Amino acid sequence: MKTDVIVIGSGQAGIPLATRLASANKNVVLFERAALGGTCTNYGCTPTKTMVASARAAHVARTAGRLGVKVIGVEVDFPAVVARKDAVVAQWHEGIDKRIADAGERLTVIQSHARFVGTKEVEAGGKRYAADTIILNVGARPIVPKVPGLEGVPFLDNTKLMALKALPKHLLVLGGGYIGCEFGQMFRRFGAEVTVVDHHGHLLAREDEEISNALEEVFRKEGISLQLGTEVESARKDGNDVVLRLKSGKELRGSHVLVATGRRPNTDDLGCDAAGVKLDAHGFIVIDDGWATSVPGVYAVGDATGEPQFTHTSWDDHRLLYERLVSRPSHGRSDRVIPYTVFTDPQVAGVGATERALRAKNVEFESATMPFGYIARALELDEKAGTMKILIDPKTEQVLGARIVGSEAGELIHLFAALMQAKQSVRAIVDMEAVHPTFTEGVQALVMRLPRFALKT
Ligand SMILES: Cc1cc2nc3c(=O)[nH]c(=O)nc-3n(C[C@H](O)[C@H](O)[C@H](O)COP(=O)(O)OP(=O)(O)OC[C@H]3O[C@@H](n4cnc5c(N)ncnc54)[C@H](O)[C@@H]3O)c2cc1C
Ligand SMILES: NC(=O)c1ccc[n+]([C@@H]2O[C@H](COP(=O)([O-])OP(=O)(O)OC[C@H]3O[C@@H](n4cnc5c(N)ncnc54)[C@H](O)[C@@H]3O)[C@@H](O)[C@H]2O)c1
Repeated sequence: MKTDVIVIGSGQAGIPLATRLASANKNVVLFERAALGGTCTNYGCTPTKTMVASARAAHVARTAGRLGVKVIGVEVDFPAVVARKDAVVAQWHEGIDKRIADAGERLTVIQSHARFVGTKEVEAGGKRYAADTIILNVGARPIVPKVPGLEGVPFLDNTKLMALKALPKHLLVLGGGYIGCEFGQMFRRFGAEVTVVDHHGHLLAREDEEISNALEEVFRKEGISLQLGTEVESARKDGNDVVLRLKSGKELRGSHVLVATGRRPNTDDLGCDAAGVKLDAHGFIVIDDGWATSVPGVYAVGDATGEPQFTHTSWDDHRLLYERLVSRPSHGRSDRVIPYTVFTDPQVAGVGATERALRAKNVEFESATMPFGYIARALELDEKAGTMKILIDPKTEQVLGARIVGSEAGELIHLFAALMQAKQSVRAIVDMEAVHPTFTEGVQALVMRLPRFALKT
C-alpha cells in the first residue's frame, strides 16, 4: 500500500504529527505496537505525577503538625492511589481517541509493530506500506544493567512498579536519577522502606554537587537510605527477599527491586539496516539539525534520537518538524533551550549548563546561589528546603545556566528558560516587579546576589 506519510510510534510527537498532517490533507498511516500515547501517557509522566500527588498528600498530612494542624492516623489506601492513577490515564486515552477520530478518514491507525524492509518501505502485520515521508517516534525502554543474577530476580521497571496491587515492604532502587528519585520518594511516602543505590557519588549525577546535596538532605530526613558511590556486584533471590550484594561486601535486602538505570532507544527491532537509517554506537537514530536521518525523507523525533528524553522535547520536535514538512521556516534543534524538572518534593529544575560543564569548557561565568529558605513565601508555607543557583555570561548578562531546588521549582525555572530563548539579559528579572509574597521574589533576590545587580549604598 502506498500512502503519503508513515509515522512509526504514537509518542508525544507521533500523534500530533499524524493528526495534523491528516488534517492538512495528507494520507497518513500511524503504527503503534502497544498502547496509544506512548511512554508519557501510559507509563511515564501522567501516571507518575498522579501518584506523586497522592504521596505528597500523605506527606503533608503526616507533617501538618509543623503548621499547627493535628492530623491523627494518616493511612495510604494504595489500591485507591493506583485506581486514581488508572482513571487519570484513562481520561488521557479518551482525549487521544477523540483527537484521532477528529483527524478524519485520511488517518489510518494500525496497532502493530512496524519495521523497515526497504528504504521507504515498512512491514507490519504481514502487509507492506510505502511512503515518501516516514517519521520515526519509537521512543525508549529501560536499560537492564549487566548485574550478575539480576535477570533471575523478578525485578521491576517503572511500568511494573505502577501496576503492583500492594505496597512493597522494602523497595530497593537501582539508579538515583530521575526515575529512582521520583519513585524512591513516592514509595517512601506511601509507607515503604526505600534504599536507593547508585554507582555515582550523588543523586542526579549530572548536577553540580550542591544541587544533589540539597535533595539528598531531604531524602535522608524522610528516612530514605542512600547507598551512593557503590557498585552492585550481584543480585539474588532469597526466599521472598531480593538481595543486592555491593562491591564492599555489604548486602542490601528488600522485598522488591526497581531498575532505573537509564533508557535505551527502541531501534534494535526497527530494521534500520534495511532502510540505511544510521544509528550511533548506542542505537540512537542519527539526525541533523532539522530531524532528518541519513535517508532523505525519513525523519526521527523524541527519545530515540539521543536528545534529552522529555515529553516537552518530543512535543517540540513535532512542532518544529511539522513547520519544515509544510515548507514553513522554523528553527532547528540547536537553537532551543530545554528546561527540565525532577518531580521530587522539593522539585529539582534546571536549564542550560552546570558550573561543572562551564569549568570543563573554560567558559567565563559569574554565579550566585541562595538557600530557598530565605524566601518569605517559603517561610510562610514552611517549604524551606532547597537552594538556587544562577550562572551568567559576564559580557552579555545572559543566563548560561540556572538550577532551582525548591517548591514549584518546575514553574520558576521558566523565567530563566524564556530569557535564554530570547537571548536577553537577566537584568529583566531585576527590573521586573515581583509580587509579594511569591517564590518569584526569591528568584529576583537570587539574581540580585550577582554583585553587578546588588543594591548599592
Ligand atoms: C517513569 C517515567 C516518568 C517520566 N516523567 C516525565 C516527566 O515528568 N516529564 C517529562 O518531560 N518526561 C518524562 N518522562 C520521559 C517521557 O515519558 C518521554 O521523554 C516522552 O514520552 C517522549 O517519548 P517519545 O515521544 O520519544 O516516545 P514514546 O512516548 O516512548 O512513544 C514511542 C512509541 O513507539 C512505539 N513503538 C516503538 N517501536 C515501534 C515499532 N517498531 N512499531 C510500532 N510502534 C513502535 C512504542 O510502543 C511507544 O508507544 C518520563 C519517563 C518515564 C519512564
Ligand atoms: N521528570 C522528568 O522529566 C522525568 C522523570 C522520569 C524519567 N525521565 C526521563 O527518563 C530518563 C530515564 O530515567 P532514569 O532515571 O532511568 O535514568 P537517569 O539517566 O536519569 O538515571 C540513571 C541513574 O542510574 C545510575 N546507574 C546506571 N547504571 C547503574 C548501575 N549499574 N548501578 C547503579 N546505578 C547505575 C546512573 O548513575 C544514574 O544516576 C531520564 O533521563 C529522563 O530523561 C524524566
